[in-house]
Amino acid sequence: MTSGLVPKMTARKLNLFYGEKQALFDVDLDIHANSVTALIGPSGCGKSTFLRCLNRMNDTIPNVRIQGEVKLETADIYDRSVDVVQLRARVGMVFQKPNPFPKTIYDNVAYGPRIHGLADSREELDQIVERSLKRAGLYEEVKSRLQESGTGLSGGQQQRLCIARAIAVDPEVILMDEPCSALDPIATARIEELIDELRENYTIAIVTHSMQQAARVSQRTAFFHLGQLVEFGDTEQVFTNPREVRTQDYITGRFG
Ligand SMILES: Nc1ncnc2c1ncn2[C@@H]1O[C@H](COP(=O)(O)OP(=O)(O)OP(=O)(O)O)[C@@H](O)[C@H]1O
Repeated sequence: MTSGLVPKMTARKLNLFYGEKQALFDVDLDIHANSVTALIGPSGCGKSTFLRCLNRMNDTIPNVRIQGEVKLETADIYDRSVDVVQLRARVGMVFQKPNPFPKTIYDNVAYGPRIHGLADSREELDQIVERSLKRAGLYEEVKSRLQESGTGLSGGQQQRLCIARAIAVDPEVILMDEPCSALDPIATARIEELIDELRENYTIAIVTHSMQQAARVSQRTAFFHLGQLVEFGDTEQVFTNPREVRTQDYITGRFG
């Protein structure tokens, strides 16, 4: 088992501009392998922007300019030679609002493996779908209705379906942008348990508004403010003994 201290992804001197407006300032951050890194901070501090840099989702936004470096292991993901579709298969993403395709449960999960040619036969595809749904903790609930629409599931089930869809292409890193914000407390607890299980096999970075959630699910926490990374450390240390006054003020509710 890989140690939690191996950096899977590294950002160095990362600056991002939306047109004239700078949203990230010289961010240096390591995302450690087989562990959960939480990105926290007040609204507009740049945590989602940073997360989206990790699989080049910001490339789809006009007028975005990025300086600095982001590496997946030793490879610079902004290198011209990088195939962004392949990158996003290695660094998958789960969004705030569950967004299953208007397709069957089976086809939602099979979609990625099909376009990436990961299965040679129907049997192999069936196995990938089953394994991914099991890993996402959804299989037992849906195994008798794989041919029904994914959009007919509950919100929490839809989010686990989106996690199964991300897992199906065998990613190394899973990025989650407030994955529980549209869910009720029970569905949220289920996703949090799942995140804890998934870190055995994947590297996870999660943006969350909830400090309680960051404390519950992550091993490392990064606190952002006004586009700067203010503090980054072991979650327990950041929440119990922050080094920076701004972190202290945020976690004690003095601003945010
Ligand atoms: N597409 C965009 N075009 C222009 N500015 C943007 C865009 N997306 C984000 N911004 C700006 O960049 C800054 C950082 O936004 P970002 O969404 O990363 O913050 P956040 O910390 O994730 O906030 P929230 O918690 O509210 O989602 C904000 O000032 C925001 O207004």
